[in-house]
Amino acid sequence: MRTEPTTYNLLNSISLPEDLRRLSVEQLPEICKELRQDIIKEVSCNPGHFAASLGTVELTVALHYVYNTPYDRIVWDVGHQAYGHKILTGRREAFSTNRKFKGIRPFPSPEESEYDTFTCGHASNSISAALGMAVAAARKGEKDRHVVAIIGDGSMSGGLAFEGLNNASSTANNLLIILNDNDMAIDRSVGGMKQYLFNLTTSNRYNQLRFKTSKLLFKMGVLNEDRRKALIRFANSLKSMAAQQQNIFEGMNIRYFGPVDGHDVKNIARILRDIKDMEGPKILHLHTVKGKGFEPAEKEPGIWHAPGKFNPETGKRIKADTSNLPPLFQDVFGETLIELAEQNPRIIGVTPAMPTGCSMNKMMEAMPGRAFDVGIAEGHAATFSGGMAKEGMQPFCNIYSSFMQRAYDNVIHDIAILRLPVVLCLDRAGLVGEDGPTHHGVFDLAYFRPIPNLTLSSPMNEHELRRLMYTAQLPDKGPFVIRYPRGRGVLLDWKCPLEEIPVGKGRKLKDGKDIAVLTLGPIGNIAAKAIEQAEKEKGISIAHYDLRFLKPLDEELLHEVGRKFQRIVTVEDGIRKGGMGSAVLEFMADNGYAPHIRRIGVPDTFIEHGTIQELYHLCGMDEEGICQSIINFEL
Ligand SMILES: Cc1ncc(C[n+]2csc(CCOP(=O)(O)OP(=O)(O)O)c2C)c(N)n1
Ligand SMILES: CC(=O)[C@@H](O)[C@H](O)COP(=O)(O)O
Ligand SMILES: [Mg+2]
Repeated sequence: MRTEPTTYNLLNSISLPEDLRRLSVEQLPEICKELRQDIIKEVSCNPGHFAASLGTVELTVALHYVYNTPYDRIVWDVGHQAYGHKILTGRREAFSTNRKFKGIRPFPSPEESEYDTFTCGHASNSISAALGMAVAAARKGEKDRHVVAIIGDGSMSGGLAFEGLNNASSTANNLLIILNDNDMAIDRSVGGMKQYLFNLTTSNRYNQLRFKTSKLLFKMGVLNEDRRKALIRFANSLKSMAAQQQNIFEGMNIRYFGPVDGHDVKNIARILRDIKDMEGPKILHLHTVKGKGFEPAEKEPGIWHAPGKFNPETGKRIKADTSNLPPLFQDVFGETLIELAEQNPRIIGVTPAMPTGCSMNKMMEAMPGRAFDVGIAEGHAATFSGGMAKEGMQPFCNIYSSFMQRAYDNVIHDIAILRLPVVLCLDRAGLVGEDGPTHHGVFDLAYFRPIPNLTLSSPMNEHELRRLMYTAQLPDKGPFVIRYPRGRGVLLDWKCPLEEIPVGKGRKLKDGKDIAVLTLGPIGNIAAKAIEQAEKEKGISIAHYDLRFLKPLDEELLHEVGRKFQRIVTVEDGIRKGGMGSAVLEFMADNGYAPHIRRIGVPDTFIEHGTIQELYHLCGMDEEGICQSIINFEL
């Protein structure tokens, strides 16, 4: 693979956008080249999101060149494409700490930089947030303040983006929306909007062809100046009628520009200058290539969305040997779903834009037509599943825990009330690591626990996951939530017979006399080691129960614990407030037991980013922390 030499003649002279603005337009391509090289070099050894930022290099440079940032507001959608923005806004030095514990944050964050204007991480919020800012600026009389939202084609498939567009079209504002269209989400973009954007490109080619033809006729003398003007007037009137009919944005009163080559930095800068002060809402449609400038990433943008470490010279990814490790929970889900679907023809798979992330791609490949990627549309994924369940299907809808927050009402209104048998698999439940507070799946236990009709479960290992999935699709189980974390399980031999688990039944893993430890989910494996350690260190005897279900609770098990123990420790990979520990507290109080209860879990604060190990340590949820809590639990 050919790579560019890494010299930073211009980039070294830029610490803030005002330095960039002192360059000539002619120098912009060079700065883009250096910026791109810098991103490649840094991300190769300090992994993170990669291909998306390569695709926005020219746009980023043009934006900071033309706009008076940070006074002008740039709102990134998701923020995984904003590494160039970080480097140009005073964080080049710190960029080597990107995503690391105590280092700079994974996504733009106003708490980190005044150039970061809003919370980033979850898709499709940029238009709404930017519109809010534009309206606020107008209310405050800040006529010279510009607001720009940058949203990808994948994020544009989200319902929230449509809500923002709808409001932007009917509210007085000068917002500029930049649509960064690379025909990719993490996997391929899906849906009608993708097709529509493609059609816009085709119609643009047609327009250009028409323009070129008229120029040619003119040259050939077929058209004189008067005829040409009349033809243009006629074509324009047709164009504006057609634009209104054909262009959804124009039809909504949002002026549409494009599509434009998103890698021609000088042209983007020129267009931005031209449209900057135009009144009313505008959309600029850019075509970009995800992974631009790094051949392997251009070829396989899905894999290079977040590729891990790689060699920047050869383009080879540096992968650890995982052959002797337990499987990823997501893969156990993916494989088991196919097994179940082979036996149960009613099973349908649904994922909102995370087929590779949650391994639904396995079923999509093995059973085309029986598993759907519905786009970045968590609310729709839930309601769509509800609709199918209502008609006798058995959907398995897999949504990352933190993204499920988007679908809260859909689960209540469109699944739980009718007790529809949708299996909601929450991948990435618990602390997820380097993606930080927006992505930690720590609220699900607390937010789903109050909802009637839901069964809430979490497997301690791969066998339990398989059995819970089997159980959930048996008749009359109603809506059934199964949460499991990012990463690997604990069993090398993860295949096991698919057997029913009685709903609401936990397990006593170990008897004990002095303290009872109650766990939910895979964190129970860490607790088991901590128990062993604490018994050794303190010479006490500790019982361990795996609750398996948070709802319904295993009342028999809890009565036993209430009767036998004065000291109870609960351990969960989720927010302490309202979660499993809270449920145990309530149960004990409601049933006349008065044990002392120590709850281990995520405290009442947003947990930063870092490795999962670092964050577990921070929250006292690692082996050492759990062991200390047990040892220091005096009456
Ligand atoms: C609500 C939500 N759902 C899913 C995701 C996971 N996610 C992150 S980036 C991404 C793809 C975004 O595609 P696009 O906006 O086109 O950006 P690109 O990566 O192509 O630049 C997805 C699905 C998310 N961040 N937020
Ligand atoms: C930006 C974003 O939301 C995703 O790319 C997310 O980082 C994926 O997380 P996983 O790596 O856990 O699939
Ligand atoms: Mg995209």
